[in-house]
Amino acid sequence: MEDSDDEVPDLVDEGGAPSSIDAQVDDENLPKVPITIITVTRRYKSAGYLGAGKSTLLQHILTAQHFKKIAVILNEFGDTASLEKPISISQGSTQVSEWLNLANGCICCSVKDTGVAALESLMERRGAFDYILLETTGLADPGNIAPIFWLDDALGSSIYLDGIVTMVDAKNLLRELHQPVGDEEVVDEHQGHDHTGPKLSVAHLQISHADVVIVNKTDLVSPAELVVVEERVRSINSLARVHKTTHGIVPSLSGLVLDLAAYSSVTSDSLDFAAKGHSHLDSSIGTVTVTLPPLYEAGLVALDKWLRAVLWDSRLPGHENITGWEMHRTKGRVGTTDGKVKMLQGVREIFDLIDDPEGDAAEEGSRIVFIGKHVGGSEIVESFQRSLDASLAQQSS
Ligand SMILES: Nc1nc2c(ncn2[C@@H]2O[C@H](COP(=O)(O)OP(=O)(O)OP(=O)(O)O)[C@@H](O)[C@H]2O)c(=O)[nH]1
Repeated sequence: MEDSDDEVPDLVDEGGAPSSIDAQVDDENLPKVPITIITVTRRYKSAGYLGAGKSTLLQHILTAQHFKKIAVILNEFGDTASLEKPISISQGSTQVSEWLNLANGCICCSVKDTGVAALESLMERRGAFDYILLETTGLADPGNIAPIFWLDDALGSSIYLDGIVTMVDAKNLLRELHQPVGDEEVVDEHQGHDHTGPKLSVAHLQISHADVVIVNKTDLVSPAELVVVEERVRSINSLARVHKTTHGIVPSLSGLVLDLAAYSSVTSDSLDFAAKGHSHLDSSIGTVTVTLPPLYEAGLVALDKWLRAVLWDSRLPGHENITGWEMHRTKGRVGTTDGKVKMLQGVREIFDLIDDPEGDAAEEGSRIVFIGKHVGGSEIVESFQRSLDASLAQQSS
């Protein structure tokens, strides 16, 4: 994006009189605020490509009349051109955050480092906004950010993760997925994970964790090229909703950027879609669906134990020779023999099995979708079945 005054959002209230966002809301019973994390795949470093269009999308959100009060946290000082220039301020050599009301009701914040500090300071102004958008840097691994909202008591009590949106560049995605090992933007180590086998690019990580993938710059590729890009995205993550845009213009923010409910519900439709859609175009990462019988109590215990082995220990019971497990996203609906349904939600090693009061096990099958590295379908099914059989045999002996 060219840096021009014309593109600066219409900022109001640049200090001086206290603004509405300064109002402290002293009400501990306020509902939790949803947050969407926006990531963008990074341009191929040596080719000097332009970005995928994150600033263009944010510009749209910050200036469109959508009648929502969104707090937008920008995470790259000075990197998203015109949006940040008016609000970046320094004290000595340190850049600090600044909050501004925008003309369309949004508020905007820019911070230098991690978004967590910004979120904490944002929540002091709770009540002035009803949604948070957190933009992450191009190198961010969303799998490190998402669990914070489950694990951090302070943030988790006031904010809930609504979903992760990844924007990709239709023109450059395939190259980004093939960045050679040794390129500085290839993730070859992140803590606590075994990285044997094919290395993942940052783009792989960002797509595999996404609940929505926005394929932007569709005007720069042919229809045939676009089909290939879309198939590739779906082969990495069959659960995500994929939407194609030009200049980041989404037809509606709701369902594509906001109100995703990706962590609070698991729909049968999304699991069915994932089960149909997985191809194996990508050798390093993919989606696998496991179907299960309705489970007795002992089966649920076995499922929990098995998930701990797979997600916590990166170990597939019964297939200990397979290493390099790295689960990124887990979702499922699990029926029980008494007719109830539990929803399974997981990101990396964190997972939760919660009741779905609306669910009816008699009307739907049980299935779990895994997205991750080294995910092999038959071994997973066999491993879980073996764990289930062992627990049932133990119970009846
Ligand atoms: N042809 C075309 N150009 C686009 C589209 N979306 C954005 N652009 C242009 O691509 C360039 C980069 O867009 P940005 O929105 O700045 O991308 P970004 O992801 O924020 O990039 P960084 O700021 O480097 O992180 C700008 O010149 C945009 O005008 C699109 O759909 N089609």
